[in-house]
Amino acid sequence: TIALIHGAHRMGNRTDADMARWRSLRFGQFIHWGLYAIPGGEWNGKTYNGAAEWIRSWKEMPHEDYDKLYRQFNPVNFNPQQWAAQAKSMGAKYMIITTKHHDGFCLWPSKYSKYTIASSPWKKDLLGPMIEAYNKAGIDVHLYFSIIDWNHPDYRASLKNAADSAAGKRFQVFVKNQLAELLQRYPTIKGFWFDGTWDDSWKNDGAFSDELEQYLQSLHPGLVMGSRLRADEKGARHFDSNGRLMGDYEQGWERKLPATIDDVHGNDWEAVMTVPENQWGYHAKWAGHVKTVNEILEMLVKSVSLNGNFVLNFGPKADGTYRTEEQQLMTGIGQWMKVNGDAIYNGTYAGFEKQDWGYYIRKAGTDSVYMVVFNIPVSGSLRVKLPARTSLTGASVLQSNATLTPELIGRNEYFIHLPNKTTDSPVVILLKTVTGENKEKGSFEKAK
Ligand SMILES: Cc1ccc([C@@H]2N[C@@H](C)[C@@H](O)[C@H]2O)cc1
Repeated sequence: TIALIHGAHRMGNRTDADMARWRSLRFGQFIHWGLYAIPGGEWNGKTYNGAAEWIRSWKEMPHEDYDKLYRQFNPVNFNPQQWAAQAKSMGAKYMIITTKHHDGFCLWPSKYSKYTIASSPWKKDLLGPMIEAYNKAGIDVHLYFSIIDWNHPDYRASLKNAADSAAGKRFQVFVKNQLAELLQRYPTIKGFWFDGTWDDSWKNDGAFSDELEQYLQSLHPGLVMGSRLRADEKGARHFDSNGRLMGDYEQGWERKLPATIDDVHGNDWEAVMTVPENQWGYHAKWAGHVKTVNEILEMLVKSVSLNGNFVLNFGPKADGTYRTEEQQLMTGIGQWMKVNGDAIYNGTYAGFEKQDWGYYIRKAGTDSVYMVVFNIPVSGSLRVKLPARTSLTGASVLQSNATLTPELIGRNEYFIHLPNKTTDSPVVILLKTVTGENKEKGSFEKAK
């Protein structure tokens, strides 16, 4: 291995209570909200085909026009209690809010910048009421913070000369001040979700990102921060130059999921997902495929089955309301989660051989294994192949509690026959198992 000072400081996952809590929550809500919701992907009668929150980089959007938008930001229909209630009914257990996206506009009245909500017609802090409402609803809040800041005069993508280096140093002080300010103002938040850390100016100062992470942990012990913040002293990101994960969980799964358990290398990880193909901030015209409730449920279930968290993104409008499609998704997902959330919360990788009908999820630290069925075979029989020394002592349909009688078809192998071959939403079966050397034979092994 390479001698590193600013590489990973820990082998393996965090085992403390704050990280165990993050791991148990499994399902989060991302919210991208800011000035970009005002144009909503359109400007001067033209439609921007990129991600709405990147419209400032579009050639049809003059920077000075974008930078004046704050004078119109006035979310008169903002209702954080309603946002929190909808998130709760969807079954989200944590929320990540954009405090400041790449454009540099702050949703809180930062004392380190003029480019904040305090300069808008709304004037008032947006983060405080959100955090209070979500915490009251029993939902943890994490803060998205972009290091890239297109508004700040000292931001440099790369440091080419002494003047750049001086500006870069001033910018690092600004970043440190804003993050400390956010922790001081919002002590109940549970973590930072960093973004915009790919430019050379950041990548080439692994020492600063390492010291920053340690500084934030010292201010707020237990803070959860993903792998996107840090670089090591050789410019490696997410994984250091020895291939070890930096930060508390792998944060690279953006709009994509691991295929199998081998893709996550035993690390904690989180996937963040958009509803359309690639829109985080509000875009008036969603082009292309918009994911359905069942598609999103499959991503959530697959993530949990592979020991990860899944975060679904929402992009509220400039007035503070959600678009209809997003409201309908929250309702539809919530209906399934209300009945089947037990299979998601505290869910972990079960260690059973993957079958085509769907995914296994083990309730952390127990012998309860859920089967979440998305693809019912034409036979209606679901194959279950148990690991050696594990046997089945019970099976039931989670929603109805109806008992199932698995058919022993081989050594440690069963068919579970579903009462109905058709369903319009995923079916969850709860398996009770026992594992061990001198275990009692499983209940169904005497069936012969
Ligand atoms: C190339 C690229 C840069 C930044 C992003 C940002 N990360 C997401 C979480 C959004 O904030 C998006 O703007 C996405 C793709």
